[in-house]
Amino acid sequence: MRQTGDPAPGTMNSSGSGNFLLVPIPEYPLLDNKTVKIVVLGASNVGKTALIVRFLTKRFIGDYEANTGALYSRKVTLDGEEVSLQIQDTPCVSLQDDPEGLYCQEQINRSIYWADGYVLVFSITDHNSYRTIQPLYQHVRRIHPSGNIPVILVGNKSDLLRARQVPADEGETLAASLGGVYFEASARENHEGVHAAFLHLCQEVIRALGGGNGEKRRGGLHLARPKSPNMQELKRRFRQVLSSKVKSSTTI
Ligand SMILES: Nc1nc2c(ncn2[C@@H]2O[C@H](COP(=O)(O)OP(=O)(O)OP(=O)(O)O)[C@@H](O)[C@H]2O)c(=O)[nH]1
Repeated sequence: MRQTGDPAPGTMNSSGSGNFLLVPIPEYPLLDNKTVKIVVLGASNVGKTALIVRFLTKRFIGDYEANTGALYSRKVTLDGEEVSLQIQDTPCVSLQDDPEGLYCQEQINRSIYWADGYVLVFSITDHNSYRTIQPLYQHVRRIHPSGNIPVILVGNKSDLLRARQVPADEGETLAASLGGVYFEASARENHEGVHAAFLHLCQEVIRALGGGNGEKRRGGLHLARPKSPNMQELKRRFRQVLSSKVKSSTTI
């Protein structure tokens, strides 16, 4: 979702510093460096947009427009390497009475298919939002039946302790059962917790991608990249040759 006062897609947010621009980008970029694609999922009003905005801008802005599913992008440095990070915000999901148990817009399904890593969010003040997580994860699994799914579980609104409906140990147990880590965070009060959560997921995604060159580890809906010589590998070899030349010239 776009924040109130943000520029229209295609323009830059002039209020951010150079490092924290929110830049709407086309969905199918051709980037040379690694790309990490993350989707943020959860029930209504749990703070999905607030978490993304907090992570990207370090700011909390109280009110957000109705969710339009914005895609955000920025460069981050992970373990000394520059990575293009794309974060997809999504409309809310909701529990249904039918056997599938979950209502998910088609747009969300496409985002799930597209993504490499998943932030599942509930609010610690809303037990119903917690109840959507398990069916939501099953839904992700149905879309990606095989393979490792990098996932974190975020219990947001940890500043509202007095309104807590979900104990921390329930969050931890659920996260463990999904094969992920639980983070309790407050988009409203704290940047560090939010940052730690996203960073952890990025690292999990990089690991799952196997340190590759950013190509998807599984077939993607739209993101199949043309088979070309592996430029990363060529560059790596080129650098190796150069550095061995430098070494040998300095040792002479
Ligand atoms: N107290 C508190 N309020 C928060 C926090 N994060 C978000 N909110 C508030 O919760 C409300 C919903 O936040 P959003 O970021 O719009 O939530 P969302 O999950 O994107 O909502 P949907 O558009 O319904 O999908 C807003 O009023 C936020 O100000 C938090 O950590 N603490």
